[in-house]
Amino acid sequence: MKISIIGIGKVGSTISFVIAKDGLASELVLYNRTREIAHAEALDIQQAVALTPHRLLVRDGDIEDTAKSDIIILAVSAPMTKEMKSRAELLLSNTQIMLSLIPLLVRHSPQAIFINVSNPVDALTYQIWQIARQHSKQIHWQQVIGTGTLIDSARFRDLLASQLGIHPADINAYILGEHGDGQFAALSSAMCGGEFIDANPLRQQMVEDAKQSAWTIFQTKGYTNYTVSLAVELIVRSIVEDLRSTLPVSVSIDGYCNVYSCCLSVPCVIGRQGIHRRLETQLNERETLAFQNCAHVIQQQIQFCQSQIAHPY
Ligand SMILES: NC(=O)c1ccc[n+]([C@@H]2O[C@H](COP(=O)([O-])OP(=O)(O)OC[C@H]3O[C@@H](n4cnc5c(N)ncnc54)[C@H](O)[C@@H]3O)[C@@H](O)[C@H]2O)c1
Repeated sequence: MKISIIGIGKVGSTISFVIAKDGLASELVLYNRTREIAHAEALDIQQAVALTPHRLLVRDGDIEDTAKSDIIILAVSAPMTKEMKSRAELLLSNTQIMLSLIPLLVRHSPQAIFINVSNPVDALTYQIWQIARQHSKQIHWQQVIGTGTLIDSARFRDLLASQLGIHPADINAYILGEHGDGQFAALSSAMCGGEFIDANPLRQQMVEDAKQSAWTIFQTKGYTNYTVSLAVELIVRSIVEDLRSTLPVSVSIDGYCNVYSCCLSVPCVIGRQGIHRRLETQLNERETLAFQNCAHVIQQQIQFCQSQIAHPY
């Protein structure tokens, strides 16, 4: 299993370490604009692997060195400063970066599954999918996955778990829609051990607290890296081991809740081919409206971006 990680900053380096520590690849290629950084991280991680039971090659490389990757993880980004009020402020610059990288990456690895971490995840995952399909007839929407609300769902389940006194893994509750302000909990279908979890005001507040926690971490540390890295690890493991785990991730939406032409998070079955199925969660009227509002926001971001960039895909 060859995995390439594009963008070796705070997030890309942590993802690289987690994948190497868990032995999920036989070869890990680290690509960064500043090659010395990728080289130093690769060396540090390769030496750490000596303390694990795994055998893998970790190296820095150029785009050509990513050729025939099975999985490509995108954590490449313009810098996000503490003054920024929204992830959407990265959209124009990160679309420009993807326009320069995706055609080359797709040409070298048309079979790869692309996992996008970079923000704003939903609009950017859609752009990546559009750029990729322009450059390869072989690529399918099932190969382009954004981490989406997997990380938000983990934060929400963590809060629910401490209130219910039940392990987060046993709680079946999803945050869906946008990895941003419009995200919502699909509480009408949330369950634990066959019991419904009521949508009382305390739980609605937990959705807000989970959303806010990302900003609290960001405002203090200047970045978030651990939860997102383990979220990526879950997706990668499900692909590598063909687990068919059901995870809420951002994918191309084609008709669910009457939404088209954008990427948003819905629960998806993930295996060796990427997305095997998008599951159609039964939403109530309020949740359906929230999902449609998320779509509206993302579509506006995409349209704005396409109007600003001279040569979109
Ligand atoms: N999806 C999520 O839940 C989630 C969580 C945390 C962070 N993020 C996003 O992940 C991205 C990375 O975050 P970070 O904290 O690691 O940022 P960072 O600034 O530390 O890292 C970005 C890296 O990309 C590199 N880079 C920039 N342009 C490049 C190019 N053209 N070619 C190659 N490399 C290039 C930079 O040199 C840098 O090393 C950001 O967009 C951030 O908002 C997403």
